[in-house]
Amino acid sequence: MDAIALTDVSKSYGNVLAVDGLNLAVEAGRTVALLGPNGAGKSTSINMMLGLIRPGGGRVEILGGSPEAAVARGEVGAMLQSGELIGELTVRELVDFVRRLYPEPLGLDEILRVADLTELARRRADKLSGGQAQRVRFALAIAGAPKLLVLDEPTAAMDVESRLRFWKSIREYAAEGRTVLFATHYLEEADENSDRVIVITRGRVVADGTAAQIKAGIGDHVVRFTLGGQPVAGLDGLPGVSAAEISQDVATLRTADPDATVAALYRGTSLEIRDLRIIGADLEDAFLALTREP
Ligand SMILES: Nc1ncnc2c1ncn2[C@@H]1O[C@H](COP(=O)(O)OP(=O)(O)OP(=O)(O)O)[C@@H](O)[C@H]1O
Repeated sequence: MDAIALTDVSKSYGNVLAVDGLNLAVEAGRTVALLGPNGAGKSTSINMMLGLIRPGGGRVEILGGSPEAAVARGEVGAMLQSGELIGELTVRELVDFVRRLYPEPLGLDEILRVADLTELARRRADKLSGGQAQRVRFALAIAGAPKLLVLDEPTAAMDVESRLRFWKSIREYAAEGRTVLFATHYLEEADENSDRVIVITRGRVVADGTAAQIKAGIGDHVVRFTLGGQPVAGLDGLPGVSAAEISQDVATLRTADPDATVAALYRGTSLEIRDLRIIGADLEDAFLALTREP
């Protein structure tokens, strides 16, 4: 059984089509990154998975039934982009209060340990830094031992060290065979912390696979050089080239065969080429290529 199954799901807000025929299935036990630029439809998709909003069309199934039923059984935990904590309580009191709402919660000490909060347990929730408060939100999300954990940009506003510690917590939770889906803008986070990356843009899936597959699928190299103000056309017709862009006098060619592209550039054109570099495509290149406006 898939933990998450979206079939032809769409959602509009007025005349904004936020999610446009989304199909995705996530096997139980996977950690999946939902990667996309601002406004791609990540939060809308997540909110539909949690039953917080209803799709305009299509079908959302979570752990074999409706999102509402899975949430009601306590099988889904979520950390959304915002969420007030009850400031008068200590971290320990707050986490304990929430875990008692679930039928089969994790132990209090275990939650505090996994969320890296043991040392902050006696601190009042309104006396925490932004990163510490995020860890409390994470603790609340895992309190009920959910089979599916959904995180919407969980490390937004965290510094690098907090982020690394936080991902350690998430990986520890996922290692128990649970399913984790997280939304992020950070390519590195997606690459390092998931076994599958789903890239969405304008409400549609544009790539789906391991980070390595996505990098490979996009043409494996970039040839970049300076033009020095020369008029130029037809670079996208060179051998191997799948896309050509000129910006501020720098040409960037995406190519599956950099040797053939460079040979044709020197032999087949009269361009004066300066500062030529061949760069292996990275996930950033792949992401930009996939999410570029048409
Ligand atoms: N409540 C709403 N009312 C109207 N439009 C909305 C609403 N929520 C989202 N949108 C629009 O729907 C589209 C998708 O937004 P969504 O928040 O799902 O994207 P996102 O990928 O999560 O973006 P971000 O990374 O910026 O959080 C955007 O064009 C957004 O402006």
